[in-house]
Amino acid sequence: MVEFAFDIKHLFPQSIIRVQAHSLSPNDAPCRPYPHTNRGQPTRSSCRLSEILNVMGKLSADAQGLRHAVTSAEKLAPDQVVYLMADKAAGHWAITGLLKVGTKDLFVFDQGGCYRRFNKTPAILDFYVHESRQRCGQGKLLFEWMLEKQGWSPQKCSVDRPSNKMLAFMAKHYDLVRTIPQGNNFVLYEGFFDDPIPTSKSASGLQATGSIRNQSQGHFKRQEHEQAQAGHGHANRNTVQNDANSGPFSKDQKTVSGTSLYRRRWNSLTFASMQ
Ligand SMILES: CC(=O)SCCNC(=O)CCNC(=O)[C@H](O)C(C)(C)COP(=O)(O)OP(=O)(O)OC[C@H]1O[C@@H](n2cnc3c(N)ncnc32)[C@H](O)[C@@H]1OP(=O)(O)O
Repeated sequence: MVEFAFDIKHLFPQSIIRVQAHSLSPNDAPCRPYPHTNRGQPTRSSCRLSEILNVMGKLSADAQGLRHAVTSAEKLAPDQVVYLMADKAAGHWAITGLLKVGTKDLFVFDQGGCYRRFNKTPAILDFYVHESRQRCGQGKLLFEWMLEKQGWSPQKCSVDRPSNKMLAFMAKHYDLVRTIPQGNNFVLYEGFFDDPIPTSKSASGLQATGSIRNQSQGHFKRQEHEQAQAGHGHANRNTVQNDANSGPFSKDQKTVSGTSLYRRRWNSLTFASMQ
């Protein structure tokens, strides 16, 4: 659990809170101690939330072997949400987990290999439960809370460069094992395309942008990228080298289509998300 020098209890009317950019103070401006003073300054609560986000973002990056944090107060976009989880299992309130989500406009391949554009695809961007609380159901609790608040279903979520622990998590809790190969860093699961009109609040705007056929490309691009990058000493979520990827996972992970034939044609194109 992650403890702070200040009391976090007042920030957590319940064990999981939803944080958006407007409730943060990403800059180092001094905080106003009381709500009624210095109206131009950020409130103490927003400063503290920002500090929590920065610390948890850093811990998450460390756990995944990333050089740069995916989550920080400064980087949080207006359309992104961070769910923070805390409890007082240790006798006082401490932060136990973080889950950052948002929507992405993605070019994706469906199961038939058609290349499509999906706007506002639900995206899991950063997920971390403190080491002292992992594998105790805390991650599931946080994820379920997020799904409910966002109005999302797990199979409609894209996952940004999942670690092996994340893949194992999705397999265990949601039976999501079979992935649809993509050329970007997002993993889509079988079921993503089942309903052509997404039922979630946020996943809307399917637009087929072409009928270019392609056989497949493994989502293990991340690992490929890791290997490619390893020699360059570059670390980001594509280059996880530590225990984030060293769990027992690997058992049944499958891709829906076959092996990769796409590179010849597609390596020269940009598959990354549009944002
Ligand atoms: C988009 C992204 O953010 S990808 C990055 C995901 N984050 C990380 O890899 C950071 C380090 N890992 C974590 O913080 C956590 O393990 C999380 C967030 C992935 C899951 O949180 P937890 O509280 O452990 O999840 P929860 O207890 O609900 O579920 C446990 C399941 O998750 C998976 N899992 C959790 N830890 C591990 C591990 N060390 N090795 C393999 N699988 C693991 C397993 O499926 C596990 O079930 P099992 O114990 O029966 O094997």
